[in-house]
Amino acid sequence: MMVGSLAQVRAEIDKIDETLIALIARRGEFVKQAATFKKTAAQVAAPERMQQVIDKVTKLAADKGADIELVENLYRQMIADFIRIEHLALKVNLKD
Ligand SMILES: C=C(O[C@@H]1C=C(C(=O)O)C=C[C@H]1O)C(=O)O
Repeated sequence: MMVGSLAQVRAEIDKIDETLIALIARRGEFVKQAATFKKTAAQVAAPERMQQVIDKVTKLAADKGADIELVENLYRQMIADFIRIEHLALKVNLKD
């Protein structure tokens, strides 16, 4: 989609941001539910699942023409924060 001005570009970016934030919130609700099925810090971090997600989203990025490095960095940061949020959701001190 081509737009005719910087203001229009920014209006489109603002719409996309609204969608992205809504999806991040929705993803977060499921991540918090994941925590209810876990008992240990190792289960919360689940590094093998994290790697599966990274592999999946970097492939999707390649297929869809998104910047692969951007997507990988974004997901690594997002998952690190979701792990923090899962620990908060559990509200208990977990052991390895
Ligand atoms: C949501 C989970 O917990 C953590 C968060 C993940 C995510 O945000 O995709 C993936 C693995 C775990 O690090 C899970 O185990 O599925």
